Amino acid sequence: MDYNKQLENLALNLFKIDAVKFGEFTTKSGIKTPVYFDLRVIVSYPVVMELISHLLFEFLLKTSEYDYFCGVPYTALPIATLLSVEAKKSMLMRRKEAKSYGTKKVIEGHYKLNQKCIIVEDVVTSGSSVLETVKDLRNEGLIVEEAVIILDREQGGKQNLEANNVSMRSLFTMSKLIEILVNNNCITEQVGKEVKSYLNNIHAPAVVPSVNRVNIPFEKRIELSTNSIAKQLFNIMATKKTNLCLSVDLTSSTKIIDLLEKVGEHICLVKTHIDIIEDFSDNFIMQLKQLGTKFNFLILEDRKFADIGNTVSLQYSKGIYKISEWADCVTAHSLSGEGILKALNTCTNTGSKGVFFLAEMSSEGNLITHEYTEATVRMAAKYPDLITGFVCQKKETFSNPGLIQLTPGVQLDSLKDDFGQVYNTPEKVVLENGADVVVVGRGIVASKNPEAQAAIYKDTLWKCYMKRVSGKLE
Ligand SMILES: O=c1ccn([C@@H]2O[C@H](COP(=O)(O)O)[C@@H](O)[C@H]2O)c(=O)[nH]1
Repeated sequence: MDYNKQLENLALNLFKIDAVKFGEFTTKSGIKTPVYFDLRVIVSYPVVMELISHLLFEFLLKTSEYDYFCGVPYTALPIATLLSVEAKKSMLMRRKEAKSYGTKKVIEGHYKLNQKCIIVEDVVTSGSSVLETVKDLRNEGLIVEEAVIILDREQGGKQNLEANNVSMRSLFTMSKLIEILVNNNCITEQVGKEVKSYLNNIHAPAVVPSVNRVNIPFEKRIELSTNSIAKQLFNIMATKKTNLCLSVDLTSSTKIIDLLEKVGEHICLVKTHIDIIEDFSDNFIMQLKQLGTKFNFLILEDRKFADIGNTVSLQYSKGIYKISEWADCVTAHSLSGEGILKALNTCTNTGSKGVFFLAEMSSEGNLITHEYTEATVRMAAKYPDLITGFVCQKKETFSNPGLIQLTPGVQLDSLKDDFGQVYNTPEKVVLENGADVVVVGRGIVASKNPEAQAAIYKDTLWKCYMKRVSGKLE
């Protein structure tokens, strides 16, 4: 039997067993609806369950590559089970509530980091239930990019899932199901029209993108990174137990080296503005690199490249600074387009390199808009080997757990400087705003005792990070 015939067969069966009903119903959210689906009843009809899993497997899953199925609790669980048996792929089970004793697990089953899991769901309206399951799976380091669904109510769920990097395929759309039922005289044309007009008028609200990376410990995120500098940085943070980046905004190279001798043990990254140094020399770079090796930190040149690709490639590798020869990573704006990333990617005189792409800024009145930020994140996705992470202020800015959120504008007790810099506290940026690496400049550099102050920032920031990953704040 071909696909359409089998689909028709399923639609008629669903109607017969009262899994789809017409009349006047009120949904969970209090909205009146002329059609109601209750696919929970399928557990009483093994033939229908078998038909559903067969259609999902034959027509939606044959071209996919995946390691596990996970059904959205509870209605989809038996379907996921049947699919698991049919496809000979393992299944994972998500608990709605984590166990309060023993393992406290949310996801049951054996799995490995970075493997692919397909979501199975019965009906999608806004997509929020699917996204809850996606979030928990991604928190465990699984890759979740696909969902297969029995029925798409065509109320915005597909779009909401796509906005969260989950592509959704369904056996039926609501329109298709109605068409079959009208053609087979199960419902009148009038009822069909009423349902269609309802669909055209009711749209589920957008679902806020699921943020998942912030609860994953740095050591787990190493394997999720595709950029070698991000891997190194996650590793350094996890080993040294510090997520502090010191911004050495000093104009004397001797003072920078002296400071780093004192605070090197407390930092994972040093951030330079090489063009503010008045006595720049190759010897300074040599000492900087030696300190990086001695204390195990990386070097970020905050050059904020913003020109056309050709100029950026010259600025990166030529001139007196020859940044590409010593900086592990650099910052760049997306303003002038993808040429910047192409240029940085093709400069070949260095092994590992990384880019922190500026998606947001900390200064008040900056002209970056939400659309600009989103376009920046999309642009970065084309360069997975190059991008280390984003300079940004909010956890919602990106969701890829393999990338690092670098957040400047942090002080323990200041709110602003005289030139529009806006400061937040360590608690705010790490716990609320999702910062992974936190940039502190004058909070340490301009303090009376930088060494003691660096230790305080390091401890405070690390405590916040530990609270974030252990406390399940979301
Ligand atoms: O949005 C941004 C991007 C970069 N920075 C840089 O970080 C430091 C912050 O120094 P503080 O003394 O802690 O204010 C500085 O080098 C900026 O160029 C930023 O502040 N905001």
